[in-house]
Amino acid sequence: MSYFPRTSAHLMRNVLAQNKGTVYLRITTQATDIPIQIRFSGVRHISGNRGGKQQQHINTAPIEFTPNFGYGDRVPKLDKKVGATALKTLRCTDDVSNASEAGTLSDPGAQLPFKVKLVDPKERKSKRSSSHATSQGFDLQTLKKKIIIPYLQLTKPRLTILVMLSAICSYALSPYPASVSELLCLTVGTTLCAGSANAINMGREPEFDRQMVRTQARPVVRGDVTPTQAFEFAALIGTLGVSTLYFGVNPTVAILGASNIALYGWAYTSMKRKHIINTWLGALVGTIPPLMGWAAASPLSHPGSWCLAGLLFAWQFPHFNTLSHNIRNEYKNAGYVMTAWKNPLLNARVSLRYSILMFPLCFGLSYFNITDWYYQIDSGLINAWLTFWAFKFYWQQRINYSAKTLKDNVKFNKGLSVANIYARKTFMASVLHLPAILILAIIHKKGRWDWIYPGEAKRPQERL
Ligand SMILES: CC(C)=CCC/C(C)=C/CC/C(C)=C/COP(=O)(O)OP(=O)(O)O
Repeated sequence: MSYFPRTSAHLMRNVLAQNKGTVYLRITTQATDIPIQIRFSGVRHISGNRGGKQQQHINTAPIEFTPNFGYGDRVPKLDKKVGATALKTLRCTDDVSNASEAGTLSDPGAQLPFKVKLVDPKERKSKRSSSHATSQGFDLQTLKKKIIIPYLQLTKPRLTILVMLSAICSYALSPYPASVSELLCLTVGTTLCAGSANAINMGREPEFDRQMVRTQARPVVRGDVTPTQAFEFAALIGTLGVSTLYFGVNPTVAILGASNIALYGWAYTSMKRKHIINTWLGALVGTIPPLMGWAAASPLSHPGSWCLAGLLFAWQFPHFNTLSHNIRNEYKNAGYVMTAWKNPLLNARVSLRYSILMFPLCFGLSYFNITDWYYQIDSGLINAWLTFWAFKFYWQQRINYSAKTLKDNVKFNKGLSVANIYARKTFMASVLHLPAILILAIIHKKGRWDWIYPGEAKRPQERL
């Protein structure tokens, strides 16, 4: 059974994404050069170090794998190759001649401690739909599985919530008086507009999303929702969102919401496959929600609104550039033109540049009387933390892409692994950075603590 630990180690090395007990591997057949995703439903849990030992809990239940390109008449011709590649991965060896010649994929013999079964996606789908047909009536479970969950997923809920929070924070920070009804309409309207923009994006990209592990479980890719249904849904919630903003907040916010749907759904989504400028366009999309929040109660001519919008703009570079660095090959294979693979050094440089830009932007918030001056201390620490990792990432890439390292393959690959780690660290720092910087701004909002020092409150504002 020597294959078992070796296979486990091999699995660990190849893990791309881990999701509730399912480990996804990505390998490429040399024969076809088509990426194959193998889904090991048998691996239940892989945990980190405990007591100095790597803990692994692996279930030896039958494992099935599904080729992710199994469409049309290519499947039968490629079955054997897919099987052979899977066996290579599972057995950590290139010697699969016996099994692949005999075509005995389901029985790799005593070589493996578990069974491997090739699943034909078409067969699986037809089995699933026939079992659905036999189940009686249209129950709540079906409604949830077929309609509520897919349509909710169309809106990219986590991103939508982040967008909505950026608008609310900006509303909370704006100096003019707020009202509960305005806040409620701003929240609902922005959420619906963001959901609509995301649904358009998903409706337009199933062929590309299908090719990336991160996006291949999306409802349009799975076929739960057709692109037309996605667009209809987007039109419905987009109209509702813009109307809520128009009648419940004000026309400026409604126009910003509608324009942002178009900017993200059409301009940015199209640009993703054309030019690296797409990241800058995407950053602009992220800048609009805080402007919407601000414009709900205060004039956009106030420089504080531009500092806040600038923060959201700048933040997206250390965030997206480092995220895309670690999946640059997936982006490349799927046809997305990303700086991460087009110009890796520029990618790291831009992450650093915009991390540094956070300092003057936060300074601007205090300078223009949105926050107190103490904000400079804690926001400075958080910005320094992000900049530190962005700098490490940039510096490593600078070494990697120097003429000297490029001549030495081993050194280059080693350096790249280190850069991958720094990219991940910068990404993690960015995930915590944004909420921290916004929450701190709210805590430090100018005048918030005046009730503690009543004398301070009476001082006239020097600026604005
Ligand atoms: C009010 C309103 C309309 C707000 C819209 C806000 C919004 C949708 C921001 C998204 C920003 C962005 C560039 C995300 C990445 O998209 P991606 O297409 O690269 O992500 P993916 O690869 O996950 O599809």
